[in-house]
Amino acid sequence: MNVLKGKVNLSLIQLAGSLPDKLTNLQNAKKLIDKCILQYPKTQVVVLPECFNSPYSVDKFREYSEIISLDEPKSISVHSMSQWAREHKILLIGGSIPELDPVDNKVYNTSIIFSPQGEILGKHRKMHLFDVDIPNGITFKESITLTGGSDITILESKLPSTTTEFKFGVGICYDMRFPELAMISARKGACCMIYPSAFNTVTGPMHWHMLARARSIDNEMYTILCSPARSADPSVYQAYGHSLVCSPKGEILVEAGESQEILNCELDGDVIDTIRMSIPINFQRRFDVYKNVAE
Ligand SMILES: O=C(O)CCC(=O)C(=O)O
Repeated sequence: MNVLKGKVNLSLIQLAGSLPDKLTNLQNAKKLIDKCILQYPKTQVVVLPECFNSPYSVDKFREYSEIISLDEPKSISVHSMSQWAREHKILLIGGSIPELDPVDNKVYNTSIIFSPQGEILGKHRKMHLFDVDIPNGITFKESITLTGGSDITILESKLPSTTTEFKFGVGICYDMRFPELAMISARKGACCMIYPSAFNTVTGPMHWHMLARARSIDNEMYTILCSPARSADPSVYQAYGHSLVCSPKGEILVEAGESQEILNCELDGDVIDTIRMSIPINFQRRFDVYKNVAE
């Protein structure tokens, strides 16, 4: 089964940690996207990090939230991303922003995906909220102000200026710890999982690379993690950085350091085919034995 017929040229933008001024965050993102396209003009897909328009702080999410609609003039991040995608004719995985749902009045941590025409192709609401308490490490409770989404997000789009179909799954940060999302996406034909993320300096060194490699090896697919850069201000959330792309064999193909940085990488359908033919775990699964893992 060939899930990707051809190649995808993808760039990740490890943006500087978000500042309190939303407009400054948006201007920085735009500046880096422009730079990315100058540096890597073959880029077809651009990925941004989690919560790139707002400080990563539970007491700020509602204040920075936007209604996800191009009909809502106040949603400046949504309009900006749509314009960036259109201007550069890229498929834009818009990191994530806090989303206000005007119907239930709840706030979600949501990634919006834009077509090269600037239309909203789909969105993923972070399903698994980052609620942890690690002694002498980090305590964080997103669920104080956020609500988890309930949909698995698998999208498909033609790559800009080609006839190549690109099918991909989207999760956000803590979602990557739950292997089911990647497995379901792979079984439905996605060639990669894309996780806009913002790990921290405690769990980043512990698990970031291993989780990327595990999701890739489990499913013989690409795994893409895009983080904000580490902040120079020690009083704010310290993102881990180290954005990366992991191959279907579990090799880290490109990796950022801790500063603001642009990465570029090619995803190749033949690499997926080759590993899946040589180690055919997909066909060797024993769903006759473990039909329902939730039992
Ligand atoms: O899973 C982790 O260790 C970090 C997750 C996280 O930072 C997040 O979901 O925002």
